[in-house]
Amino acid sequence: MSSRNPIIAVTGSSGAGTSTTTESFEHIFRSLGIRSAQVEGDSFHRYSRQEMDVEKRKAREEGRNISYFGDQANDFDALERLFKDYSETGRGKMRRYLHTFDEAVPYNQMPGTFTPWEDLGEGTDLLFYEGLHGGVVTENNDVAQYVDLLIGMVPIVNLEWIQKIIRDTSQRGHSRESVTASIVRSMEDYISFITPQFSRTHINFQRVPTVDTSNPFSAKAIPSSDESFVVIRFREVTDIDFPYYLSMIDGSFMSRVNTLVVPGGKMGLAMELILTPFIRDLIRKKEEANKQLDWMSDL
Ligand SMILES: Nc1ncnc2c1ncn2[C@@H]1O[C@H](COP(=O)(O)OP(=O)(O)OP(=O)(O)O)[C@@H](O)[C@H]1O
Ligand SMILES: O=C(CO)[C@H](O)[C@H](O)COP(=O)(O)O
Repeated sequence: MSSRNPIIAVTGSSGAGTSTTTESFEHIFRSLGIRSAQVEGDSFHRYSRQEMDVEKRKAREEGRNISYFGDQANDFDALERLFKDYSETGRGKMRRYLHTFDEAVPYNQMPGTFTPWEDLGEGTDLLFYEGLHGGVVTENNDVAQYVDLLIGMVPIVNLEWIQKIIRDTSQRGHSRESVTASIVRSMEDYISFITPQFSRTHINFQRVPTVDTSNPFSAKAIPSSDESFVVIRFREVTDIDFPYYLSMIDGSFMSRVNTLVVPGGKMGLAMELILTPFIRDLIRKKEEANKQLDWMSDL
């Protein structure tokens, strides 16, 4: 954690909706006049799509699994280094993993490849990460220690799989069978690396459908916002003004003392109402830390 160079991370599994919710953050940043350095978690994959296919084959032959959720296929050292560097200096290195032709063409590259590493951070107020591993802790790495505001984006698992299957087949050119196989292959890493993060988060947003999702592998469409509720759980956060949220968000209610439930269509509004004060506070602390530093260097 760093007062001078704060880091916000939205962490969630593949298809959870971390990219989709980035819009709400961009809106908050715009309204508070914040310049953010944005980083996608998939940039920290170790392998290009072609290389990963080779790794998957090798793993199968050796009777083990490899998945995008685990440490074999992701460079947690590089992710931890970025968070450490940014928190200490306000700078770091990033690249992008290009999923689709639309993303790859501007770089004159193929889908499933990485852009070159580039510098990031110059002139920014904070680092914003969205992806798989913003709160990861392993024997060798502790990424979570550098994050000032850690948010979990966690649809219930059937919905998460529907979102992944429909997105990967409609936008990323994968077959339903190959996406299903990747869900099966990822299960151990999902439990070891992905879910433990949601006990480290400050706030989790969990989308829960109100339509039947009992066979996610045959679903034809993603349940819409209006066909869902969002369960919002606050951990170790004091001074939460629940009465204010309940009065501002039509149809919301409390299900536990630390848990607010809002209609799915109100998720964007809820995120802005809840997160704006936290983000404003991070920026206030940053300004105070900078003032203190200026004052000390004047001595
Ligand atoms: N609140 C929501 N309501 C309806 N659809 C949603 C919602 N959130 C996400 N989706 C849909 O789910 C799919 C996956 O979302 P998104 O691409 O944001 O996931 P992601 O977490 O960024 O995945 P990855 O890390 O694999 O890129 C998309 O098709 C998106 O439109
Ligand atoms: O979203 C993912 C992980 O978060 C993808 O599964 C991963 O990035 C690989 O992508 P692709 O299958 O398009 O090469």
